[in-house]
Amino acid sequence: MSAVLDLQGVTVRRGTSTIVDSVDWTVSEGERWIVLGPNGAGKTTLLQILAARSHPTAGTVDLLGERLGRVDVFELRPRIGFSSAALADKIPHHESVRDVVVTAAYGVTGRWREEYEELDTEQALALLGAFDVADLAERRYGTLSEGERKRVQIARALMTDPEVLLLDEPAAGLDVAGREELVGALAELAGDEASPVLVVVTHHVEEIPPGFTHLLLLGDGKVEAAGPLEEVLTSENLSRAFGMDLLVAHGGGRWLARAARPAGR
Ligand SMILES: Nc1ncnc2c1ncn2[C@@H]1O[C@H](COP(=O)(O)OP(=O)(O)OP(=O)(O)O)[C@@H](O)[C@H]1O
Repeated sequence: MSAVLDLQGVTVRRGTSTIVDSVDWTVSEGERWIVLGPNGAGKTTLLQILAARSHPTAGTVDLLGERLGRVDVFELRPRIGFSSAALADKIPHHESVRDVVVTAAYGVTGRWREEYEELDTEQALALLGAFDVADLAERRYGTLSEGERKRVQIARALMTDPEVLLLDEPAAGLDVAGREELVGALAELAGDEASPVLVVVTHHVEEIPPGFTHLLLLGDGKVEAAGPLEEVLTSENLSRAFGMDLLVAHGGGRWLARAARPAGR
């Protein structure tokens, strides 16, 4: 299997702080990765690099066979679907849901825009359908619930038919029903061989969808453990990454974590 993403010795310093520290990480074709770690572990910083939106202070980053720093990032970015809270904040609330998804294609359709517009619209509607929000296509984005917005954001990230899909905390702010719907949608995406390589950042093991194959566990900017999900997601590893004694349970394709010694007992 060829490397789709390859990071060697990746370090990010901001001022006097090292926020990502000597990260080595390879993601191959067909893999579905979770990036898990506590607040401030460096997850978002790392994802910004994978999205070709930020450069490391040191180390090498190969994205889809291109070396970051030597490639035109504007050519690379359409090949990488990306969704994050910061990007979502830029979506105008008055825009129709259909246009929120369609406009993601503009960077790649360019001069043949008119001819492509119809195809783009069909593609956007198909993606909205895949995430069960096709009936919202004519609604203004600002009128959607948080759960609906998250699914529209993922549809938008898939609009360029990317080779990699990066999602930064896609379930943040959702209630339990919204989370479960999203986890179900991501499980379907993970199970589809035609899907791009997936990398999903989360704080919560409960948000890991069935079908995900690998885990990068980050703690304080460093890789605590990385590899096949079932080998890496152990009570011992999670406790080390989060600095607390935690117990991990696994069943029915889902994961749970709780304190080994609940407070007050
Ligand atoms: N531009 C910056 N200057 C200084 N420190 C920064 C900068 N950007 C991020 N940091 C710090 O780097 C650390 C890692 O931040 P990052 O957002 O990558 O972590 P995270 O794992 O995504 O956290 P969270 O789970 O809370 O979103 C944090 O301590 C943050 O305050």
